[in-house]
Amino acid sequence: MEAFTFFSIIVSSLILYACWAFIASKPAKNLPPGPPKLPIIGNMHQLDKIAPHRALRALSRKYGPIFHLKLGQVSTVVVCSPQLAQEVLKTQDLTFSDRPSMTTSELFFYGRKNIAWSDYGNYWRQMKKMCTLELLSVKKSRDPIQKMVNDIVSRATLGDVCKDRDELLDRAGAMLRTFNSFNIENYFPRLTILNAVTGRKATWLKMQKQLDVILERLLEDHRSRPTEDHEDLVDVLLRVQKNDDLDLPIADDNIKAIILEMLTAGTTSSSMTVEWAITEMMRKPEIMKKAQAEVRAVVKGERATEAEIQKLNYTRLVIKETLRLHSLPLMIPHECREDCVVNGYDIPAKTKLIVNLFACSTDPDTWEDPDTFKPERFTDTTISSTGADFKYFPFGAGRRICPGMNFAIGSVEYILTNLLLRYDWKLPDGMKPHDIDMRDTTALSTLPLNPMKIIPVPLAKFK
Ligand code: HEM
Repeated sequence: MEAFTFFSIIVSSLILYACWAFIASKPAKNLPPGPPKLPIIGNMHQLDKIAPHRALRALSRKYGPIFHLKLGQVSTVVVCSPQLAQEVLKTQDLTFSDRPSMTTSELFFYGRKNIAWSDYGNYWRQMKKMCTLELLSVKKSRDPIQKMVNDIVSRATLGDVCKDRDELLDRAGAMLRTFNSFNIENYFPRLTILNAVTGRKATWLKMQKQLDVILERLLEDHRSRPTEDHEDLVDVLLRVQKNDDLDLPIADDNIKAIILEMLTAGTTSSSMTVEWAITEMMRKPEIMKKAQAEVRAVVKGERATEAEIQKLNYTRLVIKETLRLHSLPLMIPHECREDCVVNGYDIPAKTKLIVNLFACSTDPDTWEDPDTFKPERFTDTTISSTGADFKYFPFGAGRRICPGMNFAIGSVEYILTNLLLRYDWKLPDGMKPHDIDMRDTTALSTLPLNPMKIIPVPLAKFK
């Protein structure tokens, strides 16, 4: 009898455990719809590695403007319409203001001590405010402009005296390429054995160490040199660290994470905007001619001045249209801080949120002929890039909006204007505008799948 009781307790416990495990593993009752999931990989096979923004836009045409994917172990909700982008980035902005943790963001950004990958909270607020004020404000955005975006950002961040500048930029660039590529480890965060199997975490650690040595040296050099009139961002961060001026004190690792962020976030997106603008205009020579004519009529000297740039209405439309088609197509992923409901669907806390900015900017209900490059579409609109209108928000919106927006627009306007002023552009022999390969790939920014060689021909008067 006793044996029977003992046996029935064990069996009922097992049944209870099985029921609990089943209920616990069952997804929330009312998740958004989505394609069927395969065991282990979920929907990873549907996330086209080359152009995920296009694959996700295609899925939204089948499953609707909000859908659910399981990417490895990561439960992900994708939003693809301006209305729902407004819901998650404005109405429920706070709920979606965290960032998901990833192996690569933890490793390369000193435990997510940069701005873009840190969770919402006092530290993020403090660092974003300081960088916006000290490096990225409208007032300061024009004066450090020198030659190219790399130069602009690196000089504003590191100052003029940085003997390791080239090596630092090379290594930061390599880190960014690794960070932006498809890293399976990020999709199986709880399967730590994967790190040992792929062996890539060890390689990344080595890359990070090499970068760290240069960044350490940079801090030492800044600390030991006499204070100058013009402080760069590193000087500012070291000063506030020394004076203990901040609510949340910062250590050297925080400063290094911010320097890396400014050198990486600040360069690719702006320089890609310039490259895409030129490429789009090469495809449509009449647009190139119109922009060149405007710039060459307005700019009188060897380089455009601030006042002259302000008069370039058509060039500004070209930049707006370039950003509509070629911003950060999937933005930076957000993460839900608590259970919530979007469009009638349950979204559990910790769900990753992807806002498909590309799908929103090419929404056929909002834009006529949405995939075609037409700067004129902005002629009679007052629509701005500030994230107030969810038809067009190339820098994001809400709390997590890009702090480099004004800096980037200033740099892109300056560089593009001077390129239009000083050069004619031609295609390699035998190539016609319609031969240009416009296919893109996503690595945070949109990059051309096959970068094209466009040949600059300096105008005689600037040779
Ligand atoms: C044309 C150039 C640029 C474009 C199109 C762009 C676009 C964006 C977008 C779409 C986001 C994501 C917003 C979100 O996830 O909600 C973002 C975030 C961010 N951008 Fe930019 N950006 C550009 C230039 C820059 C520059 C020049 C810097 C700094 C030097 C910068 C620093 C950042 C940072 C730190 C974040 C994260 C903000 C946060 O998490 O609070 N960006 N950017």
